Amino acid sequence: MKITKLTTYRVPPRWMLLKIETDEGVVGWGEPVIEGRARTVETAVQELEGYLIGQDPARINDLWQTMYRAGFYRGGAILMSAIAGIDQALWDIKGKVLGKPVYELLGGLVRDRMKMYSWVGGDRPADIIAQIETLRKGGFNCFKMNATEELGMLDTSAKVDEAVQRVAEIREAFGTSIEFGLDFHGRVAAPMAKSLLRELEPFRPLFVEEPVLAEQAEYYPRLAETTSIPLAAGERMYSRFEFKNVFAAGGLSIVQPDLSHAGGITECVKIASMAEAYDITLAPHCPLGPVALASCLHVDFVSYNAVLQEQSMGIHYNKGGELLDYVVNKEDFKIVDGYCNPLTKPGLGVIVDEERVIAASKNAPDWRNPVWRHEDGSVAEW
Ligand SMILES: O=C(O)C(=O)C[C@@H](O)[C@H](O)CO
Ligand SMILES: [Mg+2]
Repeated sequence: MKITKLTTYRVPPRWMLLKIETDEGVVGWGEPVIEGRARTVETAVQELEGYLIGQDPARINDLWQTMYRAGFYRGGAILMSAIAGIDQALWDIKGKVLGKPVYELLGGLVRDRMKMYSWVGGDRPADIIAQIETLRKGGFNCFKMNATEELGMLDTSAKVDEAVQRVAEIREAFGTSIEFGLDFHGRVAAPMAKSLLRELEPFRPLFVEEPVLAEQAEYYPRLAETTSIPLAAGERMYSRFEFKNVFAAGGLSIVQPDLSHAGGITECVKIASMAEAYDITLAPHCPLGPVALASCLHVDFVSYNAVLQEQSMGIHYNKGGELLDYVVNKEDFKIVDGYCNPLTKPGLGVIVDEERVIAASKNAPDWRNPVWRHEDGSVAEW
């Protein structure tokens, strides 16, 4: 079998789907994208084609290593997202050829169902209580929200109190009948992280995500010494070679690689396994589309340390397109009592509605996150 064609489709709300065709008619789908840089990743996929056309799609490991190493420069958000989507599609092809779901090719199920969580509160966390009430009725009992709005590198006690008050209201309303993670989203700089964590401690959030920006990872062990709140990070780290330094330094309790940013299934299974050796749990980042989510679930179902899975149904980014809009087998993604079952169809287990993808790609928006500014006019971390 040989790879014959790669076709990318940028589609609403902010995703990109990749179709890889072969000379025997078997097709694989991937989701290479960096939110807000879809065209850049699209070009990166096109630049990687030379390593793929005419090659045997079954040789995933060799194709992955070639894409990673052969161009001399390596790593980073763009290249690793391009490799990620290609890798996902190659696993999809392999599973379809062998008639097995990807998790079977990776050693089989380590659990029967996977715990999912839902976002609430949007970019500027507000009316959280009502949203949690609604989602609880849908079976969710685990949530994530942004902890703050814009926050200066050194900000006021009032801003800290605002963040804490929101969390206090959640615990007041729901007690420990629900769990919730707080995403600092890189908005909190090192000078503020310690005091914010201290004030949040009594409310025992399930985790705090990106307590500081990934480029400040040396603070993770220092912050972990000051709090019992599990610290989580990973969505802005792109390969084993970045994660290894963070694992060795300590401080992280939860690692959140993104299956569409960190080299795909081939790389994230290795990251998950490395994390397990450090007693670090896995909770893949996934605010994206169905192929990304399916890829996450296959890694979750073979990773003992997988504890939580993000999914984008109803997320505040999904304007103009929803998680399952391009999926034919929507029922396979049903969440029951807050859990997802394994995707048992061959490959990734996503039957893509190609007609709808092609139609939607005709007027795909160039999604960009908003540019926030502090009161003094300086740019704020969004
Ligand atoms: O889902 C998360 O945890 C996020 O922090 C969302 C962020 O990654 C946006 O997708 C960036 O555009
Ligand atoms: Mg996040």
